[in-house]
Amino acid sequence: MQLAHTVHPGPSGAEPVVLLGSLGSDRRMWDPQVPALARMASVLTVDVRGHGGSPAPAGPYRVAELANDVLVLLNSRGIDRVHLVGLSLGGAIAQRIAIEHPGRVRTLSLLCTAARFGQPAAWTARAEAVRRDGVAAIAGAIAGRWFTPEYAAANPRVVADCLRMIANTDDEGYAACCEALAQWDSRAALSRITAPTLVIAGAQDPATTPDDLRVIADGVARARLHVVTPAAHVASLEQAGQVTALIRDHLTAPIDGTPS
Ligand SMILES: O=C(O)CC1=CCC(=O)O1
Repeated sequence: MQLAHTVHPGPSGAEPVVLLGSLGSDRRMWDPQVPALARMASVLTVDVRGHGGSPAPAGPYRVAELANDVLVLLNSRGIDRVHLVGLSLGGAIAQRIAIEHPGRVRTLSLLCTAARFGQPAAWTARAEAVRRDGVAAIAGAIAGRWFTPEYAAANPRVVADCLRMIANTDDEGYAACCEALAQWDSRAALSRITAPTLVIAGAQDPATTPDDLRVIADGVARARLHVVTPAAHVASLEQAGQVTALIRDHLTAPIDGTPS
């Protein structure tokens, strides 16, 4: 499978930065981060299987397959080692790559994600609802978790763009990724991550809480947790400047596990 992606050229010599987004997003969700990161290295923004312009074969999917899709893309471009950044579902995919292929990850940045995304039954129920009614039917509820109420009230155009992005996600692709999240549990494997790891939580995130991110930071040897506020699930949009600076600094001088 060839994933849809965009290459944002940057200085040669540095390992590329790969950005993987959340359930219901496409690669445009990284627009606020790309200009600053592309000053340091080439940046690949990638549509996860079932999302954006990528193929959406019938599910269920597993995170292992989604991770393999990304490796196939990197191999096809002759890229060996990367700075890997993932938010939410993208963070699960990034964890999987870092666990199974540590040599391919120069640094890891895990945003608003989890080692386990709550109860599997909630995800299979969401998959069933989406196959029955379509993603558009739940887009409002999902976007309601992406931003704090104050940010949403002050930024109606950002919220409207995100609603459209979620609603345009392929129904089967979205449902099959919900099933991947239902199965995801990296808790016993976090100690296999060797990359210097930046962990970012949104203080007001109701989906992947600061406690969820603390589990990751505690389980990975060379990790440090930053809680940004105010921010809900998509902290990379709500606190774009702060999150971009944290990622940029991590690429320049990787965190090495000293608690903040
Ligand atoms: O859609 C949600 O409820 C939040 C979320 C969990 C995993 C993901 O990618 O988004």
